[in-house]
Amino acid sequence: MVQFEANFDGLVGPTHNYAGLSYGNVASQSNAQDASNPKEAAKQGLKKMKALSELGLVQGVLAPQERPDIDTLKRLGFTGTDAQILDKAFREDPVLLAACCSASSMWTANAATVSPSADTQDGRIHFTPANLTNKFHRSIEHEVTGRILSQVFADERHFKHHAALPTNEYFGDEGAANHTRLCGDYSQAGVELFVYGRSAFDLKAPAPKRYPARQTLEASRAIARLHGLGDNTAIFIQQNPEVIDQGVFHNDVIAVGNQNVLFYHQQAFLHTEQALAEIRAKLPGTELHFIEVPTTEVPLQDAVKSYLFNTQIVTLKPGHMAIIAPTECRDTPSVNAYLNKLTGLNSPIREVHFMDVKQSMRNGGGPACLRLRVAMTELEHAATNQACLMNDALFARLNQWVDQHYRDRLTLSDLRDPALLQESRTALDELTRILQLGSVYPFQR
Ligand SMILES: NCCC[C@H](NC(=O)CCC(=O)O)C(=O)O
Repeated sequence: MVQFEANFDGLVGPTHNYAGLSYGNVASQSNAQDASNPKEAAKQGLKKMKALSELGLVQGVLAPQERPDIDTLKRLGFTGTDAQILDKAFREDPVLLAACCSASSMWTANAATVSPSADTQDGRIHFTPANLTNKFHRSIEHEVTGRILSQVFADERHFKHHAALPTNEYFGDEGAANHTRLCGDYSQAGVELFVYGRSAFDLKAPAPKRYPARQTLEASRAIARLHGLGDNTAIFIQQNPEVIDQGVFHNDVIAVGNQNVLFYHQQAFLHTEQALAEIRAKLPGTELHFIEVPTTEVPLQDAVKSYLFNTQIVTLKPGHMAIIAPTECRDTPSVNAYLNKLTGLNSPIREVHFMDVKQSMRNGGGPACLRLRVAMTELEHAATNQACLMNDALFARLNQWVDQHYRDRLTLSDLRDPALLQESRTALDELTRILQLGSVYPFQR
C-alpha cells in the first residue's frame, strides 16, 4: 500500500509572546521582553503550511492550546473572577503569568512521539503526547494535546493514543524533536532513532553541565515499549552533552532525517560511529546516505543561530528530496555556502526552499519545530479528520480567522488584559468548529 509522510503544523495561538522562559534555548533567552506580533506569526505559519501543500505534500493543522490558562492559575491558588486572577498573577508573579500565556504549543515537534503503523506490533499508528516536564510553561500542554490528537486521529482501528509519561524529570520527554525515523520506502518497516540527553537512573553516564538535558533515556525507552517497537526497530543514541551546553536543547537543532537520509552535524552525537553502525545493521538492504556536516565548514554556533538542522527534508518524488530551511540559513554565510554545495553532492537532497518563520525563530523554533510528522497509508489518511487538512479553502478561512481575532502587537504587560482572554476564547471556540474538534478546551467543558 502507498505510504507517505504528512506534516501537522501547529497553528500559532493569539497570545504568542517573548517571555524568555526556556533556559538553555538561546533564542528564547535573548529575545525575552521584546514585543511580539501574533498575527504575523500565525500568518507565517499558515504560509509555510500552504507552501508545503503546494509542493504536493499532505499538510495538516493542529490547534493551539487555550491561553491564558486560567485553570492552571486557579490550581496554583489564584482566586476571583478571570480578570482578578489575571491581575493578581501579573502583580505577584509576572513570569508565572507569562508561562500560563505561552503559545509554545505551536512547536508540534514537541507535541508527541509518533510511530507509524509499518513499525508497530499491532499495525496501528501510535501517539504519545510529550510530558515536557523540563519547562513549566510546556508541561501544561500534554493533556489538551492528547485531546486534540484524539480528535484529529479518532479511528481506533488505525490510531492508538497513549497518555503522557509520568510527569517528573526521570521521564522527561520532549516528543518527536528527539525522534527520527529512517526507512527505505515509507511503507517498509523502518528504524526509529531516539536521541536522549541524559540517563536519569545512571548518574555516572555523561550529562551536560550547564544547560538541562530535556530528554531522558528512560523516557525514550518507555515510548518505544508503549509503541510496540521491537529491538530491531528502536535505536537509542546519546546526544553529545557538550552541544547541549552550547544551546542545542533538542536533537532537532543538530540533526534531521528523512527516509534513507540522515543529515547531522559532526558534533551531534556522543558515539557517532557506533550509532551509524547500528542503523546500518538494523536497516539491511537500504542504501543509506549519512550526510555529516563538519565543524570546519559550519561551526556549531552558526548551526544553532541559523537552524540549519531544524530544516524539513521532504520527499517530492522517489529519490528526490527538498530541504525546507528558515531564511536565517540564507543569511548566515557559512550555512548558505554549505547549502549551495549540498544540492550538488551525490545525495537525494536536490532543492532548497527558504521560509520566513522569524516570529517563531525568535523563540527558538524553526520549520522542523513547527511540524509533527505522521507517516501514513492512504487508508489512515482517509480515516484522519479531513477538516484539519490544508487546502486552498482552509488556508483562506484560517487567514480570515487570524485577521479577525489576532493582535499585531503584544507585550508581556498585555497578558493581564482580560480582553485578550476573551478574544482568545472567542477565536478558539470558532476554531474548534472550523477544524471540527468538538470541545477540547477547558473553557468549553
Ligand atoms: N522545538 C522548539 C521549541 C521552542 C520552545 N521555545 C519556547 O518555549 C520559548 C517560549 C518563551 O520563551 O516565551 C522550547 O524551548 O520548548
